[in-house]
Amino acid sequence: MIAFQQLEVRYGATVALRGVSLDLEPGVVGLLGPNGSGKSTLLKTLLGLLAPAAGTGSVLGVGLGSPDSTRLRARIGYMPEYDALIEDASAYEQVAFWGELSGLSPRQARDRSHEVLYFVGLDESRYRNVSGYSTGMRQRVKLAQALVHSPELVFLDEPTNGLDPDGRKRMLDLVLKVRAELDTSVVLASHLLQDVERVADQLVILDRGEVKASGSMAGLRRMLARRFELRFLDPLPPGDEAALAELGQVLEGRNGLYDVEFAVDDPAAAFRWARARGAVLVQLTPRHDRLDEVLIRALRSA
Ligand SMILES: Nc1ncnc2c1ncn2[C@@H]1O[C@H](COP(=O)(O)OP(=O)(O)OP(=O)(O)O)[C@@H](O)[C@H]1O
Repeated sequence: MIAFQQLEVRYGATVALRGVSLDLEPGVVGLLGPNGSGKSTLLKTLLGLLAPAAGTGSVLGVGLGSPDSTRLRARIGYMPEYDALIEDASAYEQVAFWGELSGLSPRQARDRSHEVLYFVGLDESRYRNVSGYSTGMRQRVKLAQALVHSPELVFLDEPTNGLDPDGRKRMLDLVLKVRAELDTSVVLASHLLQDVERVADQLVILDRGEVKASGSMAGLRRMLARRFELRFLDPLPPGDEAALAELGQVLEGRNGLYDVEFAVDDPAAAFRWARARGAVLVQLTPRHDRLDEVLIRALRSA
């Protein structure tokens, strides 16, 4: 769906993306990173709004920077981080207006405006001026704008910004609905792990303009499922401690207590390993590790 290699994007002397490469499948991609890590820059580059200083890539089969890339915008929806809503116009009017800007006929744009505002749950208030809308409603108008022209792919930049827990849940449910009911792929940029964790099936971690980790959420969860705490009856001699690496990566531990990410699928291998070395493994406990710990490790080791 999206692939690029060695993408570099600059704002004058500031390098915002430093040779990033990715290959993303259709689905919901979570683009996670702290403020300033380059998430918005990446989305704008993929939309063709920013020209990369170096690198190549394609979005929906269209090469970045190719003459077709302006036509590509008709196939992509974009929900920017900050809104540019017209205060004294209704949601219905501005979503229809956006539809026309995205290439729909006036008639189509009006029909689609009704449909997408219903989809985002704003059908009852669609004729009210947005000046009276709550932050959550404004975010949903932005989402409706991004969806009005039935794109194959939408980029959502921090869609839960400024929302309370209920509003966040509602927005994330909508993201899932976009994928499930509209069959539209989503790239969701966020600095909040909980948001990304709830909706994404692929994860990309950006930090200071570099990709620190990427992969499927299922793969990450498998990694989590392989983490165990091993308690031996006696402290292991240094040779055996080093040999624990045969089971997987020893994340921390000493004095007979170790935190290991198994390289093998079968945790019972730890008992066989201990028996072969004459050690007594008294406890093997799954570590219900949190995703954020794994991510922090990924960032540290990258
Ligand atoms: N228009 C600009 N001119 C100069 N530097 C910019 C501009 N936009 C972004 N930057 C810089 O590029 C880097 C990446 O910014 P970007 O906005 O892409 O990050 P982000 O991860 O989306 O963070 P945020 O969520 O805070 O927008 C930052 O160092 C930022 O200061």
